[in-house]
Amino acid sequence: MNVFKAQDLAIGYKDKTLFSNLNFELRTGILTSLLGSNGIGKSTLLKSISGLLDKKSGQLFVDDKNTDALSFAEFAKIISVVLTNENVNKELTVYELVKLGRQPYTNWLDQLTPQDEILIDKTLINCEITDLKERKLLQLSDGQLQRTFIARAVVQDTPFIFLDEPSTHLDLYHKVRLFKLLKKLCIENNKCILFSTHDLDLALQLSDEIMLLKDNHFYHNTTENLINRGVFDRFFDTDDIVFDKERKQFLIL
Ligand SMILES: Nc1ncnc2c1ncn2[C@@H]1O[C@H](COP(=O)(O)OP(=O)(O)OP(=O)(O)O)[C@@H](O)[C@H]1O
Repeated sequence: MNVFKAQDLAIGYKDKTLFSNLNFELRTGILTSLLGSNGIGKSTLLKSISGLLDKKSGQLFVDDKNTDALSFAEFAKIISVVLTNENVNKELTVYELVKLGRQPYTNWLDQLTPQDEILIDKTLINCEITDLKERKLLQLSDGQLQRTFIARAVVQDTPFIFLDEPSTHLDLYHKVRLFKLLKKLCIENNKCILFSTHDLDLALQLSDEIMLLKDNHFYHNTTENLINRGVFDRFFDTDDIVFDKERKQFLIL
């Protein structure tokens, strides 16, 4: 499974369409950030391509297989999702939550195989939460909780991972560590990761590709191409914030 494809996708709610005619491909090994202002439709897009929200029209494919033809169990082995404000039992321990990622593979007794356990242990190390594994979720900081959800998605062992604002609530140090973890998962584990974020500078510096929703337009290209096309030069509708192409940074005047 290497390519996730949206064909003529329209997203929105009952009586309103937010975006239509979206056509894009996401490939494994590539880190893509999804950018756009508050309320533009990033979460809606992520939920629509994760099967959590009905699309208004269009088709989604994984390689050449239409996702509508996949069973729930098949889908869960291909795409994992982490949304903001997930409703989970905070009495669970870190280990118990991460273990849930193996559910599409375990038997009805929820028994882990030795291979499952090896994968979980490796992921806890990768996400730097091994020391926290016995802690309850209610005892975690926002950043630790965020890494635990990401670990659950990694343990689900899907080629495609979609994350809604994983860097919210994190300080700069932990944002950078999170972005580097996502990048490492793409490179070393050949994952395709699409994540929404408002951390523009970090996204521009660390993502291979950018998806941008702006003023009814949908842009998707390599970060370099979008920068060179000047897409970020008028990102904000104000003269107070300008984009410095060389540094890939927004500056406040
Ligand atoms: N369940 C819903 N029913 C109807 N409209 C909704 C629903 N959820 C969100 N919306 C609207 O859809 C639009 C897009 O919302 P969405 O949450 O996708 O934006 P976003 O880009 O993720 O925003 P933010 O950066 O603030 O999280 C907004 O106008 C929002 O009010």
